[in-house]
Amino acid sequence: MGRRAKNKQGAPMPLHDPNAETRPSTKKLGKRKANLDEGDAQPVTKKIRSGGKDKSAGGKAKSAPPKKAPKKHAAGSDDGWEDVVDEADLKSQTKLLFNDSDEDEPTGFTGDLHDIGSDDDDLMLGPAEELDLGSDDEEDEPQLIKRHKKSKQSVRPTKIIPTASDASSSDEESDEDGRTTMANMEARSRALDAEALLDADLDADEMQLAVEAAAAEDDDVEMEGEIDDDGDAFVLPTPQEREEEKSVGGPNVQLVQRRMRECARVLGNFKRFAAKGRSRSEYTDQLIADIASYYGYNDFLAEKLFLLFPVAEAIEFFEANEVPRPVTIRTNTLRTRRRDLAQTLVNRGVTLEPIGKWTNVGLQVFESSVPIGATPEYLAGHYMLQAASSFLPVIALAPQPKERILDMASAPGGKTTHIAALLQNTGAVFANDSNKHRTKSLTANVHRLGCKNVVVCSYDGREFPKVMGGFDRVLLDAPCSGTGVISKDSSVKVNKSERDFVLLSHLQKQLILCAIDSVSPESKTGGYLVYSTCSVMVEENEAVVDYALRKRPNVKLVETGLEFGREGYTKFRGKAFNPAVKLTRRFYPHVHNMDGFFVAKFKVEKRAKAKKEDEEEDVAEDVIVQEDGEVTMEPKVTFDPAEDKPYLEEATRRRMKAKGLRPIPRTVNATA
Ligand SMILES: C[S@@+](CC[C@H](N)C(=O)[O-])C[C@H]1O[C@@H](n2cnc3c(N)ncnc32)[C@H](O)[C@@H]1O
Repeated sequence: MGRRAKNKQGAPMPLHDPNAETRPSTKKLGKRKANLDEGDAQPVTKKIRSGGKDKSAGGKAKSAPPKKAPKKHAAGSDDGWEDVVDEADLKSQTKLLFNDSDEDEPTGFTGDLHDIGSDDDDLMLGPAEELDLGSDDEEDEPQLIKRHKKSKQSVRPTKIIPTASDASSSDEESDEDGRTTMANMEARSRALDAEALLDADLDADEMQLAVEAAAAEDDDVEMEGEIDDDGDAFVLPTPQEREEEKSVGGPNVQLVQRRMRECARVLGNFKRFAAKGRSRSEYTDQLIADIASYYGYNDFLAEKLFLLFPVAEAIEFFEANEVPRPVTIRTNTLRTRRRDLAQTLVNRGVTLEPIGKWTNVGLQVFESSVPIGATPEYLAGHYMLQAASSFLPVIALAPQPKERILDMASAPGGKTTHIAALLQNTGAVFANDSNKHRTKSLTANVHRLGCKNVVVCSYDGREFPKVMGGFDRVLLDAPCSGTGVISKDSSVKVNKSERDFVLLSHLQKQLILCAIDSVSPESKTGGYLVYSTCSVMVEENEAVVDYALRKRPNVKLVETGLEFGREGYTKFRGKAFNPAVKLTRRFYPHVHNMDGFFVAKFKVEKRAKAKKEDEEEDVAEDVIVQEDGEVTMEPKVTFDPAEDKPYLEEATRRRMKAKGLRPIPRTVNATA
């Protein structure tokens, strides 16, 4: 499969840039030179790149910050940090940590930061029942073992953009030569951010700009498009030429890049730029084919993903999948506080900062001179290596102390342990996963993080609520295609077919009904279900939610409570969903610098109440649960006693007459 020639994504955006959702890129494109730093022309199907730009891959790598004690920070600052502990406290805490940790633990994670985030689960193979649908973005077993799978993303750019939501002043200059402390860390991160942005003259931007410039119909826009080195204008190949091209092993990289830019430009303003006699679909087909070969997708998935977005944005999405997401950790509040954890890790040579204002437990790791998956704090369960997107469903679930919670598909337990922490080890979390093997890492994480309120079990989620029901809240972090986490698992690019999506959607629909039925509508504090996936596909997200709304009239969608994220689709390629689906939230790598993710939150109400509401709204249908558990809508059978009274009287009279009795006199207006 084709690989990109170099790491060309623009500067990674902040983890959630609140403005990003509403802004498509606003930059303008000039004509772009063919990319010449990729060596000689070569077929796209060859591996080309490994290192990325010098600067990003290594040129700017800073040495680990000196391990001096950091300055004490102002108490209660509102910069995203809590108070910083005294050095003395820190020492005693570190000592404690060593005491806590099991000295017999196998030593050392030997990989780099990026290795930690990789996920070696098999996703979609075979029918739904047989699948190991372990797509997730959390750590499995404690991260002591170097992961084997190395994709091209294994070269982590040193610059991971800090959170714009936390950025405040631009006048704090970073002091490259001095030590990194809690006080200057943010300023340094911002400086890196600014540098990264300056460096961002990359392909995705350029293609984006091509489209925008075209759409703007600006007079300055070059009408004729790109002229190649031989002075030839771009000509869209005919289907026959494409076939010929394929037969000789595909086009060279420069040609593909140029064609992608040109097709994007034309599709940005078709009327103006299309060649006479060529259709929009010809340009679209060519662009999709080139995306597939350039980024290494199968044609089916390339098209499916392409169709999710406007042209320029689609390219940004594909580009974002080529770059790893920031390494993030979640503080385990059962064991420590974020400021204490941060302080300790800083002293070990880790550069980090709070992820953003939307979470008070997350930290983004920029650099580390120690393996972040094998620090004493890690082993002592002070944090979980967890993708930022994985915080979202638990924030939406908002578990309350003392509640009973079901995590229906929970291994390896990133979200389970987060829920347990929010419950402050009260109540109970039933952490289920159908894959027994995966429950081992779940159990290991539960122990490491000191969760005492978790019960691990292994059922097919579809057996709930028969196994157990009446939960205050249920999380269904469903098995999915993993199309939101391609940067972590590039095998998704080639191993998904139409059948996979049909089966997955089917399984997700079955699971969501069982999840709904496991929620107690009578819960005093809850009565909620959160459905999430790390997929960007509509059939795994909005279509599943829409199905649940149709099949269970006693549920309604409510706000997720998440501060950002794009609204779910209410219409998609000819399909219309319940308008309330707008309340669901989508997250994207190219917009939020997070894994692609989807979150929906439902309130479950009593069935009787739901029926009553239906009647009030004059809904002429009833919910019928069939023997096989299928729920259908059927016309209501109504009975009006006043209307039937004369008929009943007449029947009584006839019966009395037949028995030789004197019938009761007819009442006025009685029907004869
Ligand atoms: C996205 S992962 C869950 C990640 C987990 N929530 C976390 O945060 O660590 C999906 C999980 O669903 C499990 N699974 C697949 N089919 C299932 C089923 N029918 N019932 C229950 N779990 C299932 C897989 O084994 C996998 O662990």
